Amino acid sequence: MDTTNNKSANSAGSELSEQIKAVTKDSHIRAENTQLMANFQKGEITLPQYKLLLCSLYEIYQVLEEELDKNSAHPAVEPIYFPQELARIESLERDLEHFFGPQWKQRVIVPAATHRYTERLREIGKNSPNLLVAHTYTRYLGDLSGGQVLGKIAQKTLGLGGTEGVAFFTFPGVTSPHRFKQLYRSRMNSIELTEEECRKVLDEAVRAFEFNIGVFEDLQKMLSITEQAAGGSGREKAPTTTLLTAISRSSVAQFTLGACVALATVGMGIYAF
Ligand code: HEM
Repeated sequence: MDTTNNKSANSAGSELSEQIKAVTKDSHIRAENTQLMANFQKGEITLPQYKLLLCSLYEIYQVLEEELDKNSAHPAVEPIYFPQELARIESLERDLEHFFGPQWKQRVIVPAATHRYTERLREIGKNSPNLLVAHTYTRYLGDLSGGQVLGKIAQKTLGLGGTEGVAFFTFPGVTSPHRFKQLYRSRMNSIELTEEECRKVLDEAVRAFEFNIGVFEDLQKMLSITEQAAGGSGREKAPTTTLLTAISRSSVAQFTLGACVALATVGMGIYAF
């Protein structure tokens, strides 16, 4: 009997939550070890770095959560749709307003990798909502895991009080991250997928990690460039902020401009070297 088209909540023998963790294990190690994340863990993240990271997270969650809302009744989304508990967009808006003031929207700048990530989210939201779970898993379960540690490090390193500037890491609707993750995994496991669909979700999860790694690497490049241009270590807030602000406009134009400035400067840097 051909079972390839049979939908099952347990298609390949082991459950989706176990398979997804196994296939992304190496990618997780790579993500943790990107320079940006490694610095973060060591308490070496600077305020300009942290603000830039929040900008990219804002763009990513804006699209992710829009696509989840649009597809909330889809059978592969409905079981893992937890806007009350998980939605990050309002907390990111609060954090950005805290750092950039009321005009924060004009200050959001992101590298090309963030733009590629959100394009993929839009595409799967439109054409393959089955794959959204790969992205929600990667981001939200990460935020409820290592993200909890990173929030505390950010508070300490940047001297932030209460939830000011770290609302992103705070989940008021989740009493116990550990128990919530268990619930989330069981909901993931209840999604009915054919073997083929399950395989695509697993591939997409690896891709989701790759997108995140790409964002961290691009942010690091942008920061290195601005630090070099400022002629300092990156801990001097003013010149770095000035240059980033200079390439800050709104939306698509700013992505392109930001990417061009970054690439042109990388090119010049390599040439000079
Ligand atoms: C500084 C960087 C990071 C640290 C220290 C870290 C640490 C951890 C730890 C300790 C866990 C296990 C928690 C548990 O078993 O309950 C975990 C799980 C997880 N992390 Fe990370 N992480 C980091 C970065 C990332 C990044 C960048 C992503 C993705 C964008 C990510 C996604 C995940 C996911 C999806 C899980 C859940 C795994 C599962 O239980 O299936 N992590 N992380």
